Order: sequence, then C-alpha cells, then structure tokens
Amino acid sequence: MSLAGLFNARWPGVALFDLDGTLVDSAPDLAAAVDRTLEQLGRKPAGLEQVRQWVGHGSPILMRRALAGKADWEPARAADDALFDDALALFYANYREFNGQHAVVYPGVKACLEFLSERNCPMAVVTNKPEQFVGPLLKQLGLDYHFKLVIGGDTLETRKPDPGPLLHAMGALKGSRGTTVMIGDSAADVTAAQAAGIPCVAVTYGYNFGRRVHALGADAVVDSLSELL
Ligand SMILES: O=C(O)COP(=O)(O)O
Ligand SMILES: [Mg+2]
Repeated sequence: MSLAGLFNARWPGVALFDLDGTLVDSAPDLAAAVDRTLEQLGRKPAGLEQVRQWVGHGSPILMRRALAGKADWEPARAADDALFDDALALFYANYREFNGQHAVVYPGVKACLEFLSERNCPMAVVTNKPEQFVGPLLKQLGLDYHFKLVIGGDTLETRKPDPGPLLHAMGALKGSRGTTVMIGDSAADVTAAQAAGIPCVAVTYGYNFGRRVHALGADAVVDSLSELL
C-alpha cells in the first residue's frame, strides 16, 4: 500500500508519525535510564528486552511498570505514590542524560521523510514521550526539520490511545479525515487512529508491547517505511 493510496487520491495529505519504535529505536536509552533509576532505588535492573516491551504509553507508565516489574501494574496504593514520584524524577534526570546516546533512526525512515518533505506534505510527530525529550532527540538525529509540529505525551490533556493528540495535529496542519494518515508501531497508535477516524499504517519492526502488529487492524502493515513510497 502506498501513502498516495491511503490518502484517497487527495495527495499529498498530512502525515502523523509515532516516534519510539517507528522513527527511532530509542529503547536502549530508555532501558539505560530505567535501569539506572532502579539501581538508585536499590532494585535490580530490568534489562533492555523487558523495557522494550514496556515502552509506548509514556514515561509515567513506563516507570509504573518498572517499579511493578510487569506490564499490568496495579493502581498504586497511597504509600506507593511517594516512591513513584521519586522514581519518575530520577528517571527524567537519567533519561535527560541518556536520551540520544544509543538511539538510531530505523532503515527507510529518512527516505520516507525526505520523499514527503519534497512533496510538501505537512508532518507531525505524535508521541507519548514527554515533550521535553522529543525536540532534542529529533535534532540530534537530524530529523527535526521535517516536522511542523511535535506533540508529546504531556503536551495535551490526553495521550494515545486517546484520539485527541491525533485530531489536534490534524487540525493544526489543516488536514482532514481522508487526507491524514497515522504511522505507528503499536496498539496505542492504531487504536488512536481508529478512534480519530483516520487510516493507520503499522510497522512490524517496532515495540508494540512485545506483540505482533498484524492483528491490530491497521490499514497497512509494512516492514519498512520505504515500502510506502
Ligand atoms: O512511551 C513513550 O514514551 C513513547 O512512545 P511512542 O513514541 O511510541 O508514542
Ligand atoms: Mg511507538
């Protein structure tokens, strides 16, 4: 499936990109920050493979999962909240240091962004990563100039899988349903796109909480963004 096909012939439309697991393999930096945080709290590190499966609902939930040692963390008891607040503050300080150290752009991403930029397709990053970390990461990897807009997990009232951030970005870039597409790696992206009423492309190489993306109901599934050109 090409992007032109997804745009319903009203090409070029608006393209909304997820960040972690779609544009950038950032899990090594996130895992380094999570593990150092756990060690500072006197706990055992979780390791890259585990952390990779916890990424996608934003940093607060990543730290909830890290403290619980599992994806389906229980709502915290009041006594846990102070620990959580400390852990999140430590994580932010650590991730500020690790952000971009090991992160790499996935194959096919630069070609896709350049192709769309040349055709004046307005693009946004819609991620659950806290906004303060997004700009520096995109800049360091040389991707920032493609995007007219960045929405982080704490930019608006809601985050993916809520459709709010997608609808906000679509409106800001003067897109509409039928001329806007979401491209992501996880259930949070596909669910948000479906709720927003826009098509979604899922990539197979990302995180998706450790599960395959084929059953998510995306409009297209690709192994590389270069397949969309
Ligand atoms: O969970 C995160 O911090 C970011 O995830 P996303 O870029 O895949 O939305
Ligand atoms: Mg993602």
